[in-house]
Amino acid sequence: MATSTTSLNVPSLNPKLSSSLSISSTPQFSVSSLNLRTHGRGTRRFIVLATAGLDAKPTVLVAEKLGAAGLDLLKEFANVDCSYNLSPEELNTKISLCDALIVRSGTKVSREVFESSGGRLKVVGRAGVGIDNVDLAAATEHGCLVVNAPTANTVAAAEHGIALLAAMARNVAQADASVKAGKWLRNKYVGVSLVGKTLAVMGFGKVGTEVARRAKGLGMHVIAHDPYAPADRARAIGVELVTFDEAIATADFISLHMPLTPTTSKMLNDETFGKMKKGVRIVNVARGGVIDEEALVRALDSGIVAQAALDVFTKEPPSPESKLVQHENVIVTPHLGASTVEAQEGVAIEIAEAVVGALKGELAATAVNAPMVPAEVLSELKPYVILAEKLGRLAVQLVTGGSGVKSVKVTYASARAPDDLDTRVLRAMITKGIIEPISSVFVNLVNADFAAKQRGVRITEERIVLDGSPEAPLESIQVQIANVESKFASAISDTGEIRVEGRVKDGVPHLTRVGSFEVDVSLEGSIILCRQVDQPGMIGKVGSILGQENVNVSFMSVGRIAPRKQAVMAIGVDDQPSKQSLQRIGEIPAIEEFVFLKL
Ligand SMILES: NC(=O)C1=CN([C@@H]2O[C@H](COP(=O)(O)OP(=O)(O)OC[C@H]3O[C@@H](n4cnc5c(N)ncnc54)[C@H](O)[C@@H]3O)[C@@H](O)[C@H]2O)C=CC1
Ligand SMILES: O=C(O)C(=O)COP(=O)(O)O
Repeated sequence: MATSTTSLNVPSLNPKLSSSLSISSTPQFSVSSLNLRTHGRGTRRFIVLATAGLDAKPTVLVAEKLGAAGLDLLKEFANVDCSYNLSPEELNTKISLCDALIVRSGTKVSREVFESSGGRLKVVGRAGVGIDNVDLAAATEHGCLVVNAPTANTVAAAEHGIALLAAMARNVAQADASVKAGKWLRNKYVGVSLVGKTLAVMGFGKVGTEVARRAKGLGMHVIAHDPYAPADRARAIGVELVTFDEAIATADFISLHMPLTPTTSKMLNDETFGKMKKGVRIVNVARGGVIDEEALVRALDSGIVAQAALDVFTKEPPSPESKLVQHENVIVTPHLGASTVEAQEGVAIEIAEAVVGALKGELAATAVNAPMVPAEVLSELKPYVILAEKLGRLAVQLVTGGSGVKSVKVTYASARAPDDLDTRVLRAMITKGIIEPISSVFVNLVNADFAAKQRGVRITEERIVLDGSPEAPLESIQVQIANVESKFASAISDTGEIRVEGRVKDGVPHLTRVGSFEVDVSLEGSIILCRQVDQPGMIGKVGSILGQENVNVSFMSVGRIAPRKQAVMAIGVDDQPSKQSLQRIGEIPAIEEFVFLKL
């Protein structure tokens, strides 16, 4: 697999950006680099989660059997603890010592797992597709990334679906058992043909599409139902997309390939079985929970469903006494869809790469609970990401008391077309900048929206489309906080909100507006804002107080309404001035108000 690595210039990447993008930090990780990695695969969508230069190896808990090639990859980078068949209690105990957890479908990664991890767990890798066994909401709330391996077992699952379809139609399993029991029942096991029959593929995603292709090769008429699939993709392989009711009412065979979600749970139930053609045959290699299993037993008993072939069950393993499993018209396999040698090696490599990448701070191509941004877009947005976080940090420090922030408006001015600028990372970083100074919560790309919602902070975004060359992604970012008082009254704009605005100049983020005052100070170190009556000598007075204390001034700028009228002076300082120096600045007669802001 072709892999190229672009390391961004590390020193130019502000360490604060690094730490700001990291998943919850532990003493084991020091922040040193941000890598943008480009996989050679088709999709190139990524997110940045962590930046870590490792002082010590992270620990990865592999809780279910994983292919050897994946384990080898993990071992190159991490301490690998392969502990299979852990009880929920054992998992909860172990997890506090782990930075990553890899599971298949047999481990429930519940809220308790995230709570028990004490913030150390950074990544959960699902070595397969379905993530219904992972509590995604809890993962997100804990800032834990969830990645899966969405492609490597597609063909295996589709092949198993076709195997079950053919085996069911020809009674292979029942006939095999009877021959082994010494019988020779040629008349009992007469099957049905597939050719010319209608197959409804429910869920026309990766597996569903491959099943459809193969079924067409068997001479079946294939229709599909999927509310989100594009009709042209179906048409391209000769499949017609139809409504749910039409699919189930016309099919001779139904094959299920949708994920288990609250919407798909028990999609096949007494009511929907009632709409099916009498004698329909059902294959399920998706998830047991998409069928109401008791209703299926009733439908089998009444003859609405002639046969069913099931690889998956609501509870796995199902009870040996299960009426469904024991039904003579049902054949079953123990969740074998992904279990081919080839698929398991592929899945193991896919998930090991994703987990190691996420732990290294690379970009996760298969993130399930975070926005994914193409690597090249992220590289371009890098200085704006720093700007966004700092503007958020500045704006919230201007609020009296620092809290009570409920309504934040972000305005992006850009010559790019709205759909040519992905602002999700910027919004997440503004959220981080706003929330972290006023809470103990660690905010990252995974939990930013959740953290804002939890605190009742509503963030709205607006785009201003500028004329001109769209070479730079953004001209400016403005952050406004409404309905609050400011400890620096000049930060309140003419429309009543706290307003700060910034731009990137020569790759460096600058603060360019405070309230109605234009300033220009690079966003490094800390900032002192003073409102004064514009007059000669002010810069010197403040500069000399800071100089006496050896506080280095990196930048100074004065924004004024008119000469000799009110002005705002922005002073960038490398070091934090003492309380006494700040007090002396405040005592300069011409200074009406001032505020010290940490970036
Ligand atoms: N038995 C096994 O070992 C395996 C089982 N699976 C299961 O198969 C499922 C599908 O896998 P992929 O095709 O790789 O996923 P996918 O994400 O590519 O496809 C799922 C499709 O289901 C569609 N869908 C969502 N809601 C739907 C609804 N209400 N009605 C109809 N369609 C709906 C989606 O639009 C999507 O196109 C997985 O979620 C997993 O649960 C996957 C691999 C192996
Ligand atoms: O990938 C999936 O969704 C599967 O169901 C495969 O499950 P498994 O990894 O074999 O436990």
